Amino acid sequence: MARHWADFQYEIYLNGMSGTVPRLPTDLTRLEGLAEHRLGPGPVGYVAGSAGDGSTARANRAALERRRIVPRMLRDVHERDLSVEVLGRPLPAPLALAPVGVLSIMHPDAEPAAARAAAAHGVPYVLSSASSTPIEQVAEAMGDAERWFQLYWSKDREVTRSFLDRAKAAGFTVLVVTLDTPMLAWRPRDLDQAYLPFLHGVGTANYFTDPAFLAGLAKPPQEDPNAAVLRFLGLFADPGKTWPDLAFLREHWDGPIVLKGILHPDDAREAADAGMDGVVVSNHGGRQVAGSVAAADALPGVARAVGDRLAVLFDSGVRTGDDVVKALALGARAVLLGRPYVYGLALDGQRGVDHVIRCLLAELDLTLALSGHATPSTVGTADLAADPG
Ligand SMILES: Cc1cc2nc3c(=O)[nH]c(=O)nc-3n(C[C@H](O)[C@H](O)[C@H](O)COP(=O)(O)O)c2cc1C
Ligand SMILES: CCCCC(=O)C(=O)O
Repeated sequence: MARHWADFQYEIYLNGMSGTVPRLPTDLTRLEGLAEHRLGPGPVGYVAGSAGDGSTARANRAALERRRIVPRMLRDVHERDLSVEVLGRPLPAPLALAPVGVLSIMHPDAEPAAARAAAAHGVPYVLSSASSTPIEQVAEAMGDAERWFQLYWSKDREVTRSFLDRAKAAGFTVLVVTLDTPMLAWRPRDLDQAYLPFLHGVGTANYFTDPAFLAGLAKPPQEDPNAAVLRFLGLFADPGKTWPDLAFLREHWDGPIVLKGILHPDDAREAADAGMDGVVVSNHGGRQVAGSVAAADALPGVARAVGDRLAVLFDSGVRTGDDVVKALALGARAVLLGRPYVYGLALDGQRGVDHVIRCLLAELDLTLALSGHATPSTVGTADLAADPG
């Protein structure tokens, strides 16, 4: 019998008979509560928190929960294959790990641990520019796995160029450009605790080791950390960028470019017209625009507008296997998983991320099969009950 992701289920039961139960819950929505107890209020507030009163983050979950799958019976789902092609690359499942910066506030093994866990399953890991480990070191941890790099598009052209060169040299092939964070939003949970990781020297490793960044400092970061952090905060992103600026990135990156943070169909069309290869429909997990449309509600419009021209990816609110099925039905080719793997890392390092990936893919495999699908490619709008609105 072919191995399926769902087999993890029996592994858990069989291990249980010899006295070994999973170290973490298999319902991934429970991880946040556990991480809350494990971590200090600053770090967990930073990860769990969002913009404004949190309504966008809640809306992301509500938009997925509101949609319901209508399972079909007597379809042959004995042999299943979760693999999909995204940006010309074969992926073992419609899943990648979302770029999340500053992971050392969660666990000392930080980004390399998450990257290794993803690489072990062939799941792409999207490395954040705001990582707490330099690009080159994370690349080393990834073996020959597929490498995607997320760019915060700096105000300083030389820093941007240097990041692109470093990522290319380290073997990254897909560039994910995050557009929804030209500045940090109003995040009350962090403001009330006056907690920002960058002020604690976290999330700046790529900048503090970058020749173009260092060239703009009077003294090295070790000698004057405050000046270095201020330079980082002043240039990590650029609220002045507009669509024509994308030509610079197209010129300096050979592989696929994906724009992250697209919610409007017209922006998706602009992306296609600008020669981009994909979009991530995302509201940054509700961390940027308080009151923004839920990402899942924006997904069908974007998919209709550009689904035949661009790879449409999705994040913001994915917690379970059925969320992935719903995202596929709403027009996504694959999803990015955010907070759950970060909590897995916080609770058990690389093993925790491995657990999260295995649980999510097992649940996805089972939900697809029990809904009548042997592959993600047969999922469509007809699999969802009419949206009650
Ligand atoms: C702590 C934290 C840090 C993040 N850092 C980045 C980042 O550096 N770059 C980026 O593009 N997105 C970043 N994101 C957003 C994620 O890539 C993703 O869009 C979001 O987590 C999806 O929402 P969800 O986790 O609620 O599913 C971050 C999210 C969190 C929670
Ligand atoms: C400079 C911002 C990087 C982290 C980030 O994207 C987030 O906190 O959401």
